[in-house]
Amino acid sequence: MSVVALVPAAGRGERLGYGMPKALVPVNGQPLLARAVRGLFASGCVHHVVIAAPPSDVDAVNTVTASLAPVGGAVHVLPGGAERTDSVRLALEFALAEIPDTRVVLVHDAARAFTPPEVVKTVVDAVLSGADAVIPVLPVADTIKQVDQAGVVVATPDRAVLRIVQTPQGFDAKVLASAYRSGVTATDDAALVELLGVPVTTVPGHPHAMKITTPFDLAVAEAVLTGGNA
Ligand SMILES: Nc1ccn([C@@H]2O[C@H](COP(=O)(O)OP(=O)(O)OP(=O)(O)O)[C@@H](O)[C@H]2O)c(=O)n1
Ligand SMILES: C[C@](O)(CO)[C@H](O)COP(=O)(O)O
Repeated sequence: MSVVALVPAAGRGERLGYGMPKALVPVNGQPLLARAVRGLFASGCVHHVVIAAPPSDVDAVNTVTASLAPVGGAVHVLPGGAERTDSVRLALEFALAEIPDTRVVLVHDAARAFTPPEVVKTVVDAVLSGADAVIPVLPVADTIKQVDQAGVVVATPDRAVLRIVQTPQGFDAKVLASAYRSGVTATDDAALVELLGVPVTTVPGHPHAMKITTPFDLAVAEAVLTGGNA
């Protein structure tokens, strides 16, 4: 039985504006992608990591990740797609074809490079305990407004029933495979499972699992690392 983590890392990182794919941007000397992969393996419950790399940077991604797998584990690198959903689909197809005993599939953004290993383990344990789909979430601290195309407020949803969604998202492999057969694109993988009518369970996320999107996010991550002397 294998737990396989798919890592979409093929984004261009335009909002970060670093002039290179975000996955390869170094923080304290270590690329974000390498930090994300180390975190997955540090959970002690991930066997394979399948990385969807920027198509022009497959060799560079191989170089920074080749040595990260523990004994008994493996890292696989393939070219990603045009959208995040395409990258995940390509990685999922690889896993299902090449790792026949895949039982649990995680999908984890390279951009969430500082996710604590404990969050990874919580998600995997929940799937192994019988949940078909599990996502880490945080409560919403701000009031959220729904607006129309002109920017005029049309509603104020009750934030008590809203959650911020993180990764890794964990799935029974057969359920995620069914969800991806729909061919639909979504901003997270659980949304595709929701379309099947399959319940999606939530577990506690962590502030450190924030997605590095902008220069501000990178500055926050660097400050947190410096505080922890990492
Ligand atoms: N075609 C794509 C687009 C995104 N991703 C990955 O999906 C995750 C979440 O995407 P995001 O943080 O939005 O990254 P970018 O697409 O790189 O950001 P931007 O929109 O600023 O270019 C990232 O790990 C990113 O590398 C991917 O694998 N393939
Ligand atoms: C999957 C995700 O990280 C959950 O919050 C997020 O939806 C990715 O969004 P992006 O726009 O592709 O960065």
